[in-house]
Amino acid sequence: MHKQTITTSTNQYDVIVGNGIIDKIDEFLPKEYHNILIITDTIVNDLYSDSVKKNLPSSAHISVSVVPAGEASKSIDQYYRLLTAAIEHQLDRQSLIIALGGGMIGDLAGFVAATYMRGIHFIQIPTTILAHDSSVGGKVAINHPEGKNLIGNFYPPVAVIYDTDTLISLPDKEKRSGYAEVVKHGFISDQDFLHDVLQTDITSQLHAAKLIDHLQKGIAVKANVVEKDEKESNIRKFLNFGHTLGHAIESELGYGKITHGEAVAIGMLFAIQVSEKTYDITLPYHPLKNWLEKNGYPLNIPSLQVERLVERMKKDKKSENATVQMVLLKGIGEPITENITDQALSNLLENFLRELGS
Ligand SMILES: O=C(O)C(=O)C[C@@H](O)[C@H](O)[C@H](O)COP(=O)(O)O
Repeated sequence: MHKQTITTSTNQYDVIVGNGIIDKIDEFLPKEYHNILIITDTIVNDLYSDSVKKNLPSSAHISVSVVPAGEASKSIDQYYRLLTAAIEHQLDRQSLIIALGGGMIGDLAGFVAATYMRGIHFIQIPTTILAHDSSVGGKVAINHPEGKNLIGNFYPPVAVIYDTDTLISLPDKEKRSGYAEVVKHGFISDQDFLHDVLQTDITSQLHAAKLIDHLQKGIAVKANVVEKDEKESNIRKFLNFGHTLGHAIESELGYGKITHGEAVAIGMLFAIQVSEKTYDITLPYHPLKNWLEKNGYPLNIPSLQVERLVERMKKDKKSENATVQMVLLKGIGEPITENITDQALSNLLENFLRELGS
């Protein structure tokens, strides 16, 4: 078991990573809770809700609310439904919400916890690789049809309990989604880490020890950034590498049509190509593209239109005065933010999508 404590200017919580630790949840709860609402999705509910319930204190009143699996559930309708469930189950300010699932559940349940009675405790029990990113750092949100995570807050959990036994049997699509964020953490931090990830076959031959090593390194990269800039005034924007285009693709296609990580993967390729052109440098564009292709990431999305994507990128949270801001790289481990005019962006994107065959 590995414990990393996240300390920001306003709070502190532990991220506990280990195998079989769902069976020890009660050891990691920061206090006694009498009323607990587990929020999960249809797939994870069948797999893990009973184990989680069994390992919570028997004195607590425990209820479970289930939303349909998939990004489309990060919606105002499901958010409202869950608030109604919290009221019906009589949660009060001493109650606990447990987010049991992947990034969608963590963001949605976290936003419910952040806003119910102006904020009650929540813990994250991630069950996907993607959630090594989303469960740490306190970003909680729901989507608007016009843009990803446009409605949200910074609201950290009181603990993250990450049972790695839940990960190795994930479907390949989920592995791809999560590993895009692992690759991202490599690109913004460290050549050796990146190199190792790009050597890893994540579908047929992903070994537990390798996965856990990558997750711990990714969490450490994220923790280091979040501890210095929790509210994203400056360096936290670097964690958005690949997301400016990635989020635009997700909202343009309709949430859940491709996974978050698959969209971010395309966004990272674009950011690397823009970086190479902007700074006249060479970065591992082709090694990344080869790795993505080898692991089955969809790179050719026929319906994407440049002007529509540019309009969506302008709604990104990093934009100022409707000018798109992208995270670029001056080298591996050297992220930087850059404002890009609409015209330049259109030209770059046109060329990029043509090359990808979209
Ligand atoms: O934690 C962050 O900061 C990130 O940007 C990490 C992203 O990988 C993550 O997908 C995040 O939820 C996106 O946040 P957003 O603020 O760009 O919506």
